[in-house]
Amino acid sequence: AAVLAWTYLYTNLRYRLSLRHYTSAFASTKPQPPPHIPYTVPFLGSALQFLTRRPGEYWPHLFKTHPRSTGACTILLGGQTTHLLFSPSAILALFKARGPTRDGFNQDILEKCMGIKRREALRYYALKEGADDTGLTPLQQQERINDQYLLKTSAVDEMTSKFTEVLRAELETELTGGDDEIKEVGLYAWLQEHMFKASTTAFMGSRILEIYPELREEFFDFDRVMLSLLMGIPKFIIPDAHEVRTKVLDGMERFHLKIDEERKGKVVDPDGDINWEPTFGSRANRARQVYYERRGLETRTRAGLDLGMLFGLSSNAIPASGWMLMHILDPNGDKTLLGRVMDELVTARSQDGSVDIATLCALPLLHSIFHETLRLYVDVFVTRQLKDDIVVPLDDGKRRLLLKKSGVVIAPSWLGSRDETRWLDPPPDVFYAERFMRVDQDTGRQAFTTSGTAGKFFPFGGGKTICPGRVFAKQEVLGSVAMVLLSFDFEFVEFLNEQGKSTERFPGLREGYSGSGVIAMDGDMSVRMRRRKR
Ligand code: HEM
Repeated sequence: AAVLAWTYLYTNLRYRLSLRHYTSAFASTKPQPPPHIPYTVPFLGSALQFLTRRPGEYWPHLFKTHPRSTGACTILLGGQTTHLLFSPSAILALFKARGPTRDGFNQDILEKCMGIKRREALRYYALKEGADDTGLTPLQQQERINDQYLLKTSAVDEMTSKFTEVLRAELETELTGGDDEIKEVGLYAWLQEHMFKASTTAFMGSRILEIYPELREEFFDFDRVMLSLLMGIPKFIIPDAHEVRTKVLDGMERFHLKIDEERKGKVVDPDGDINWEPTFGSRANRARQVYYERRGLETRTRAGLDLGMLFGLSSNAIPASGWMLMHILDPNGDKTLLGRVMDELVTARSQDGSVDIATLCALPLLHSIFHETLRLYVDVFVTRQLKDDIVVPLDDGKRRLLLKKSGVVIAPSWLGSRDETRWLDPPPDVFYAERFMRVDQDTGRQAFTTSGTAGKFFPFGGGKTICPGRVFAKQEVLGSVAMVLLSFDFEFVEFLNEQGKSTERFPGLREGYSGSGVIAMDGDMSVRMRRRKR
């Protein structure tokens, strides 16, 4: 009790003094460290309050005692000094700084979430190794994979084209009995099944689902527990989470062993003429497999790394498409929205019934809805490790923050995306399809814009480690929403809660730790669907 009382008194006093100093006139001449939030339990610090199971719940709790106008604070999280930034100027400066990295966080994800041994994770990243016979260091090889195969326009176009081809074939298997056939489905559950097949096949090839047909179900079980694993909660407290991970890793490993038996490690050249092939799919995935081989990684490690990639691929774009479709079809939302979206979508339909992705990507209302979906439902902690001290500006243009080396910095997307001073009329917790549209002064027409959102809206992170899948993600989401709406008519039946029972309300945010990306929904929308007449 004495230790707790002393810790409480000491950290409170420290906070009061630092806050006074931080907000004084003196602070405008010398960079100041952020005020350190008081706590009672040594080492644990603010961990219990911070790790809430409801997205966004920590912030009102924090701002009850700590003024938001400070733009930042420091908390202790299980022994780790962690700076939380909520000043847009400071966040932008963090993204621009060359020093801060994701290295420690990436290493944690591989070990704690994907169950990869430390030795193997270090061998994968090999951050300190020099160039090998490719002339590049391992780090440069990883960067090249992202630049060449995930971000280059030609590579993204190839992946999107395979994705839409598979999704189209999937959608064609539905309602084949003629115009009058009707089917009742949970919209999100239905979409998830088809999108998962299309995105996994486009990126990873078709063999993985043949060898491991339970992948979708077992992956989404893993997706639910991923953050509890990242928090490092011991196995005896969350045995189910560990079991779920073992199951999915066993399946992914089975795939690798089978392929190895068939092909003896041969991977179709990612730089050759072949865009996509069944065993490893896209150029991006083939380049990853070549890298695994060069690094001499164990099969179990390869399974874990593929699971990590599958997480990037499926855990955000699929729920984002679900939220988008549900808002467009929401019977309690704007009654004109579906009609206006359809007016845009038909302009992107080609003669053969496919959709033209370039046209889709230029549709202002569709784009605005996509961004509004990301604003409302992405909840990420963009995390960086400080190897040196850095100084970043605060919004008043006078004061500066000093962030000391060896700390971790988190820029939480939630605060900027739901800032009541930025997102007005309607307020930030309301879905507003036209939120990212303005009248273009030259043409007088509605145009899509993100102006004025820098440092407040960063669903894909920022700086040199910004999400490398963002271009593909956008095409995948817009393509899916368009293909689904152009193929079927939907009639609302009822909302469903997490147990699949009828409920009055539009699905909300599913309970779970904050910070991992697009928040899953805690229900679904039951719809009657029929094939759409052209
Ligand atoms: C709506 C969809 C998506 C969202 C909101 C999203 C968001 C993010 C965010 C916030 C990060 C961390 C960036 C940072 O630290 O600055 C990230 C990293 C990453 N994302 Fe995405 N992502 C999406 C889709 C995708 C897709 C489709 C792929 C794969 C094709 C992908 C692959 C990755 C990878 C590999 C990383 C790790 C990069 C690294 O370690 O440097 N993401 N994503």
